[in-house]
Amino acid sequence: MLPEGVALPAEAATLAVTGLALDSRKVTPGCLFAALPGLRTDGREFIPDAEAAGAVAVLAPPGTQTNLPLIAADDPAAALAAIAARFHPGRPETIAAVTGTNGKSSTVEFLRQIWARVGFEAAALGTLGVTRASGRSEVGYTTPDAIALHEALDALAADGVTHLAMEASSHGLKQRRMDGVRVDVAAFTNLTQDHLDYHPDFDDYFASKMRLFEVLAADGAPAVINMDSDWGAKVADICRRRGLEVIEVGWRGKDFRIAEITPHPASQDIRLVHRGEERVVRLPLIGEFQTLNAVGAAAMAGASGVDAEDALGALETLEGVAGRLQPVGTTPAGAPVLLDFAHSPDGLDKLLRAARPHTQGRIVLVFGAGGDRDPSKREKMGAVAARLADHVIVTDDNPRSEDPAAIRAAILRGCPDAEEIGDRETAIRTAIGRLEPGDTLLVAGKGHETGQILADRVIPFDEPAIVRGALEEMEARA
Ligand SMILES: CC(=O)N[C@H]1[C@@H](OP(=O)(O)OP(=O)(O)OC[C@H]2O[C@@H](n3ccc(=O)[nH]c3=O)[C@H](O)[C@@H]2O)O[C@H](CO)[C@@H](O)[C@@H]1O[C@H](C)C(=O)N[C@@H](C)C(=O)N[C@H](CCC(=O)O)C(=O)O
Ligand SMILES: Nc1ncnc2c1ncn2[C@@H]1O[C@H](COP(=O)(O)OP(=O)(O)OP(=O)(O)O)[C@@H](O)[C@H]1O
Ligand SMILES: N[C@H](CCC[C@H](N)C(=O)O)C(=O)O
Ligand SMILES: [Mg+2]
Repeated sequence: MLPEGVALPAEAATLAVTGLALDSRKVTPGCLFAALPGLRTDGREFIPDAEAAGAVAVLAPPGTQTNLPLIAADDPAAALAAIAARFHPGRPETIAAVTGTNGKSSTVEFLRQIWARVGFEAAALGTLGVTRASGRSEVGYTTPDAIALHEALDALAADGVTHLAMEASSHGLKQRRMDGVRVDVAAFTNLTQDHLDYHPDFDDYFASKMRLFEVLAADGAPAVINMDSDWGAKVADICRRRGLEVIEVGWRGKDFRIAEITPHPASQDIRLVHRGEERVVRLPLIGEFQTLNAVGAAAMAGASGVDAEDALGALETLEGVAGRLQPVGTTPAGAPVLLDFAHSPDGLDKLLRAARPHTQGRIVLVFGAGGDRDPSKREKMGAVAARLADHVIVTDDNPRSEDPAAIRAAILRGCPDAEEIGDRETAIRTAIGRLEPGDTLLVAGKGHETGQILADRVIPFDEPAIVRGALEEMEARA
């Protein structure tokens, strides 16, 4: 069904649309061109280009001037999502979606692994691309645009995938990229500062995230809520008002309650209470935040029809997610180096707290902050680093169009005692060289990323290889 506020042109019944495009540069003959008002420009300016490239119709707000048949929509982005869902109708039977500032990629990947373990054809879609048991392919965004998303859903269904776990980013939710997707299981991880470059204020950020529960979740769908988040109770209220089935997880979650966590060098024992029964699960990963994500994923699997005991049992075989507390190696003296994707104040806070129980000596932290991203998070990230790490090196992380030194200066306002080494490889090598027995080195911000974005160039940057290289050189010298 098309959303309300869409007027079809008289020619609608005879229009032969052979493709969809929301960028005029991607129009091919026979396409419907969606001309969306954007942040920087207005897609309607490109209607003549789309026409010249062979577009046969335009989707745009009412009153748009064009020679082509006009599908006039009050909310053209939502209409595009509905059209894309019709044009590429296939989709995995069960789609679970996770929103929250941090933990989405981890949770969807854990859910994929749990589903695969119980024998489902499962996939995850998000920041890491499309992940299946057979491997990974890029999609470019955490939540792809509606056209790319429905193409991907259709292809996955055609390939036999029945269960998909996907990330719902706030950009994606606000821009209606997922409005053509019926969500069978929804989940909320947490809400802390990020993306205030895009969202005008925190309320807008929160409201965008809530669209997953208020608009996209199927009627009566289960909603797994991390009650340890300051926003958990409010999100649970919103879900209940919408008639969703709330499933509470976390230390404060009554359905999957974490009662105790005992950290070991490379694992954690989680004492869990589910339906009044207590059990201990050994998670082969470190870090409290990984426990929360894993328990959330198990609750989502339970909500999708997997026996909850089987889902919890599957946690014992989980493999870590690329670039999330990923161990890369140790110095000859045994100090470990881990890569992580923390790129917000709360992400860094959770990362540093995760490493502490596993560190006898000092925690050394190398990190930066992205250019063209929420500038107000930089100093706060610096302050978290100063508070919770023992030695900090501030470096570059995708400066994009900004002056890298200015980004570092903003971070350094929060951690004035930190060292500053702009070149990321030099920073990592310097930090490794400084490690003493008992120390842990955390390199944060890039996680799974494979490039350093400087202005509009992407310079290949293989962080695991750089770390391994530096460790091998140390080994050779030892
Ligand atoms: C901030 C943001 O989300 N921007 C998205 C937005 O861009 P915009 O509004 O600036 O678009 P615009 O440049 O003003 O152009 C308006 C319209 O004209 C069209 N156009 C433009 C030029 C042209 O020659 N022809 C043409 O048709 C564009 O395709 C667009 O539809 O709409 C575009 C498509 O319509 C998106 O590609 C673009 O994503 C940009 C590139 C981006 O970097 N997005 C990131 C921040 C993002 O979405 N990240 C999230 C979250 C990540 C996280 O949680 O950490 C994600 O889901 O990945
Ligand atoms: N539950 C959590 N609570 C707080 N921080 C977390 C949590 N899970 C992960 N993190 C931190 O956030 C980082 C990113 O995790 P992950 O990639 O799973 O989040 P994401 O929500 O997908 O991020 P993005 O918005 O960039 O897609 C991790 O490397 C870790 O430092
Ligand atoms: N997907 C997120 C995380 C990027 C992490 C960091 N490497 C950066 O470039 O800021 C973003 O685009 O904001
Ligand atoms: Mg992600």
